[in-house]
Amino acid sequence: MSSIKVGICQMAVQDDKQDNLDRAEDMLRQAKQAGCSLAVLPEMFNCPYTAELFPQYAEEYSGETTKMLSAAASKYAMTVVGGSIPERDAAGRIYNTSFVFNSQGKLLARHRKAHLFDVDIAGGTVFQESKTLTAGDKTTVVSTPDLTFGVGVCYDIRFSQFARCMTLQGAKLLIYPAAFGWTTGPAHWELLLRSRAVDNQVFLIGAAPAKNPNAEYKAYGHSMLIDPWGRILAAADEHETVITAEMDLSLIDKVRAELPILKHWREDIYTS
Ligand SMILES: O=C(O)CCC(=O)C(=O)O
Repeated sequence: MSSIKVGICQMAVQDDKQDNLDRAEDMLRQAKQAGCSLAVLPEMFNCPYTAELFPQYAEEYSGETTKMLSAAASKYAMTVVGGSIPERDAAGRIYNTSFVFNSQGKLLARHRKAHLFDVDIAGGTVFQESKTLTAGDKTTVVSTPDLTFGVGVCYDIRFSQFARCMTLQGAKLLIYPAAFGWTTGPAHWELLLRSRAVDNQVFLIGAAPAKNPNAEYKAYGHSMLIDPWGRILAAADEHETVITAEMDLSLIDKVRAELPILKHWREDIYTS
């Protein structure tokens, strides 16, 4: 199939976990109703984006959040990229993990955020994910019968080699559940999304939470779907919404034939 309709669920994350799960389920339903065969939730959609709170909301697989995601994927017969949640492993370590389910509700993959967001921006965001989280150590590329796609989480998008690596593994769409804030969001969000799409000549989704004025960490929103030419096919503002658009996958080959940057890649000279 060369055309696929995707939905991005830009939900306003609250403190109440059950409320977040209900809201996510409802937004997946809306994506299905709009005709989508793939839907994406934002980073940390079941808990506030606060490092100290991740342990309190963390779940081992399979837990209440992943059960909801699996049930929704099979009920709506849709691939579901379950944003991310705090995942606890058997040793008690916590990861920022995106769980991906196929349209039968089967777990296809989990991506553990590989680059932790530890930053201290003067007059702006100060965040230390490593206070409570452990980093994942691989890229994640997933195949369904219709599509091969890669998954990164938020800060992972700043690392161009990471996106290139997923592209070289065959990803035609890169999906980043994310939660940029109002320091780097206005400056870098759209720039990074469009750059990664243009560098790799792929479709790209950035799925963000809506801005919740009551939250301590205020998300920037502005979820987007970008095409391989860098055009914005769908975009949200900061409010809660489900945005959808059709991806014509044949565009990837067209752009790569016209502007063959992947063929012109000179790995032989990129050594330091
Ligand atoms: O890279 C950024 O500016 C934001 C990253 C972020 O918010 C995150 O990784 O959760």
